[in-house]
Amino acid sequence: MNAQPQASLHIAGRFVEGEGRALDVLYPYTGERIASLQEASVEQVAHACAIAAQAQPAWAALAPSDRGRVLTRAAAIIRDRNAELSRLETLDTGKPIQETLVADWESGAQALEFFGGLAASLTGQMIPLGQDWAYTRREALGVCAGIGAWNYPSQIACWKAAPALVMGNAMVFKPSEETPLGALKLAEILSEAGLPDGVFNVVQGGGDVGAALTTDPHVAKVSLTGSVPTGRRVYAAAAEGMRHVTMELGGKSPLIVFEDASLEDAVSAAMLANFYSSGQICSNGTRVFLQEGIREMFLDRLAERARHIRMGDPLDPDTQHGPIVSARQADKIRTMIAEGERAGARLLCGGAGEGAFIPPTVFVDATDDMTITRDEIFGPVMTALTFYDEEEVVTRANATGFGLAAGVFTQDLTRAHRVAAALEAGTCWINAYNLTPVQMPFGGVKMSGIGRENSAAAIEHYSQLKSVYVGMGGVEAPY
Ligand SMILES: NC(=O)c1ccc[n+]([C@@H]2O[C@H](COP(=O)([O-])OP(=O)(O)OC[C@H]3O[C@@H](n4cnc5c(N)ncnc54)[C@H](O)[C@@H]3O)[C@@H](O)[C@H]2O)c1
Repeated sequence: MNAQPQASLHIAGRFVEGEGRALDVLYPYTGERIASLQEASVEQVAHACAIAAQAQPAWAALAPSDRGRVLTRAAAIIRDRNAELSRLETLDTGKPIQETLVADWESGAQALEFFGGLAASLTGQMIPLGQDWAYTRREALGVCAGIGAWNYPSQIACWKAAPALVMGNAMVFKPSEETPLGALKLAEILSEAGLPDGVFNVVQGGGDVGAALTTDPHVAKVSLTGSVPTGRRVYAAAAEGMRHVTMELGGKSPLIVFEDASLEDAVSAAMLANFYSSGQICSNGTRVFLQEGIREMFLDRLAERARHIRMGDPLDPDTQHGPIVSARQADKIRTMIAEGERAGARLLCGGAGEGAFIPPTVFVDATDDMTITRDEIFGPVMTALTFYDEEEVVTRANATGFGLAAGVFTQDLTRAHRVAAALEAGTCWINAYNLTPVQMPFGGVKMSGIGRENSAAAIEHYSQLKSVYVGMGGVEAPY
């Protein structure tokens, strides 16, 4: 299988070859090499940032609706090519084609469409002050760096590019070194949609290339999607230059199922919240709290349904559960599963699996202080816990440093909203899980991040306000 791009980087509207280390792209299902890239050298990162800085002012000077039109055109191109793009996403990530066809590029297209549509309404404020008045201008930040994770590479690139570009910023994007292909397609598509050269650029490489990008003097803002440890490093490095940041980091989110919940829906949600994308989703509800009265019924149904999940070739449209993105990540997950067993938790289903595959796995009889309950695993591993009453479960759900997401299943209207209000999380779902429509802000609290992606809220993280005071009379002075 061959997924070789024209070249490894995309700078100033053109594909250019990297001058850094070699970067092999492997298909997670077979381990075969599907593309050979070259990372960007430090000089190429600096060059990409300088190009972006050159291109940005003219882009920012366009009428916002002209910028918006480029984004909506890009969304249409993505939808026209969804089949081809989704196949590439599957090769890059190993995720089943039945997922990538509906969830990845489509979500990216929705972001481009949403922010493109928002363009004409991005205004400042008029502030009456009697005779004088003031107004605010919402202005671009300049050059924004985007750094992505490997689980939703193309969606992440679009979620960052769309609000950045509509505000008149330029962007230099570095995808994860595990999944470098989708971002190059986005650069190509944006160019085709009419984006001026240099406004969106792609560099490749690992943490060192990301670090060079974060501290480049042209960069005014860094938006990272990644793990908490990386977030800490990037946030600290960005602080040196007083750069703006958005941090979309990891989680260990609670999903609470009360006795009165619709059992089948709650089981569906718990499965989606742990097994979709082989569990490689930041907001996954990996701590499933079951109220004592429905625990047994819930676990019986869960085990039964988990057994029928079809694992296999990601390009087979019937496959529901694909391989883990890399051997390194599969090893990490297996280490965590072994740790859970060693600590005395019991496997209801699943386990270590073989090769690139880790089956849907559920631990029961775990305690809140076990590593499998506390730490992010980032694989298809659920920990089912038992609770007795609302106050207890809210306390236990919040007893974590993470705060990305949370879910509650109940038919009791007041309890649903009371619990959602009490949970320490950036996103709470009531009788649903992991739905992230572009209209809704998305992001974490506590260690799970700062800033928000999606919705009009994201615009605030890609712009700054200038206040203009307008004196309409003479100047009064005491001297
Ligand atoms: N909150 C969200 O929206 C969200 C979404 C997806 C994934 N995630 C999180 O991402 C993690 C999995 O992704 P990952 O393994 O790719 O994360 P990671 O933290 O290892 O890497 C993320 C990105 O940061 C880069 N990077 C690493 N060190 C850097 C440095 N010092 N300076 C600049 N860049 C650096 C990497 O090359 C990569 O592109 C999980 O923790 C997951 O929860 C969060």
